[in-house]
Amino acid sequence: MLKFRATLPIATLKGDILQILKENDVLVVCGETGSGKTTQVPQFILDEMIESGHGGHCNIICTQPRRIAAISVAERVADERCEPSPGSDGSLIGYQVRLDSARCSFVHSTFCFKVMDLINKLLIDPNWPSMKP
Ligand SMILES: Nc1ncnc2c1ncn2[C@@H]1O[C@H](COP(=O)(O)OP(=O)(O)OP(=O)(O)O)[C@@H](O)[C@H]1O
Repeated sequence: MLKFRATLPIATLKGDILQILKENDVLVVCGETGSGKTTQVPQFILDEMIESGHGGHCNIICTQPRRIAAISVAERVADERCEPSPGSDGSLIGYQVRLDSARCSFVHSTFCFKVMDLINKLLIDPNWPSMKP
C-alpha cells in the first residue's frame, strides 16, 4: 500500500501541500480523477499532525457527494493505513452518513461525510466538531 501511495501523482506534492497549508487557511487542490486528492491529502495532514505530536487535536472532515462514496473512501483510507474498519476500536478513521455512523468515541481524526449531512450538522451546531484536549 505504501508503494502504491507513493506512485500516485499527488505524492510528489506532499511537501508543497503541507507547506502551503501552514502558511494559508485555504488551499484548493485540482487534479485528474484518481490522482489522490481524496484519499491522500487527509492522510498527509493527519500524518503531519501525528508526527508533530498534535494527532489528538487533529479533526479532518472529508465530504463526499454520495453515501456510498463516503463509506468507500473511509474504508479505503483505513485499508491504506492498515487500520481496523472505520469506527472500530483503535481505528483513526470513521464515517457518518445520516444516522449510519462508524466512529470511534475516543479518536476524532478523519471523518467522511455525505456533504449535505455535514451541512445539516453544522446548521444545528456551528461549533461542531469541538476540539478535545
Ligand atoms: N475503494 C478503492 N479501492 C481500490 N482503489 C482505490 C479505492 N479508492 C481509491 N483507490 C485508488 O486510489 C487512487 C486515488 O483515489 P482518490 O479517490 O484519492 O483520487 P481523487 O483524485 O480524489 O479522484 P476523484 O477526483 O475522482 O475523487 C485511485 O486512482 C485508485 O487507484
